[in-house]
Amino acid sequence: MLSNKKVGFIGGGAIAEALIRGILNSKLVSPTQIAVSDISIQRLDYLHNTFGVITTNKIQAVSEQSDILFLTVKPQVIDSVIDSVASSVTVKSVVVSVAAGITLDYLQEKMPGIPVIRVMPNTPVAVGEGMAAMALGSHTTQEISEPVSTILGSVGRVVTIREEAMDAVTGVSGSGPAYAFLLIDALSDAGVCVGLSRNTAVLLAAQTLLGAAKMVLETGKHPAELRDMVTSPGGTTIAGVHVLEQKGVRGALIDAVVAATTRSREMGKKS
Ligand SMILES: NC(=O)C1=CN([C@@H]2O[C@H](COP(=O)(O)OP(=O)(O)OC[C@H]3O[C@@H](n4cnc5c(N)ncnc54)[C@H](O)[C@@H]3O)[C@@H](O)[C@H]2O)C=CC1
Ligand SMILES: O=C(O)[C@@H]1CCC=N1
Repeated sequence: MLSNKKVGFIGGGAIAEALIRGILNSKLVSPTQIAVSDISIQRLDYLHNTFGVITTNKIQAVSEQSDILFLTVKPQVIDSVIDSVASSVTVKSVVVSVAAGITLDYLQEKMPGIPVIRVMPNTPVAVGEGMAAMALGSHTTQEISEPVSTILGSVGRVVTIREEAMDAVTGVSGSGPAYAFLLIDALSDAGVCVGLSRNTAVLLAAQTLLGAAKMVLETGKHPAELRDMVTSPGGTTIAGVHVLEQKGVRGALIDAVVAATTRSREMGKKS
């Protein structure tokens, strides 16, 4: 339990909600240690009623109280919140930006002397299976970053990377859950197409992706080796894999990640 830390969120949208849900489930902090600011009163009411967290529409009321302050607004609006944050956050706090494309240089220039961390999480933090990558700013020591690692580690896996890799991380694991949901949805449609009920098809598709992912992580084997273990000579799997390769699914996934990475770079151009 991070018993003596206050955790703030500027922006109470999708990723803030996922982080709050995951952190509270992990029991690392209690609801009254979390404060959220948003311009939407509906979002604030929803977050307060759902999680019991403290909510306010005043950014400074959150930033001046937080030991760990997550900036969870869109990159397009970060300019409009950062001046309020910079004038109220204390040097004893650490500011954690999850905004795609927004660089450490930009954050450090706007908040001189404040320790900052750039993080790319993903929505499965909500169920304790998130993937987050973090890059530390130049004023951020390991000691300062530790509570942030602890928070991210309580809701999934966390790696520290060099900042140059952050756009690529955004393309693979930040946006990645959307590709996985698309695959599950498509596999479910396929199941319905061959006669399964929708509920059964969704269960089969989701559990299959979960099991396959777990095998990769737990065996340490190359995914291609695990795929070979499913693929009996002259059997069903190679017939299916043949179609996926013919239709260019591998190339489409690579193109998707390259496009998302490029978009993340574009979004960071202003800094
Ligand atoms: N959704 C995701 O899976 C991930 C999102 N991110 C990053 O998280 C950030 C937020 O993304 P989402 O949660 O998806 O967006 P969202 O649109 O769901 O949430 C943004 C929230 O910020 C609020 N907001 C807008 N202007 C504000 C202001 N001036 N002061 C306070 N709050 C304000 C909005 O009302 C909204 O509730 C983005 O920078 C994105 O790059 C990073 C990783 C994953
Ligand atoms: O779509 C986006 O821009 C954000 C960043 C990674 C996931 N969602």
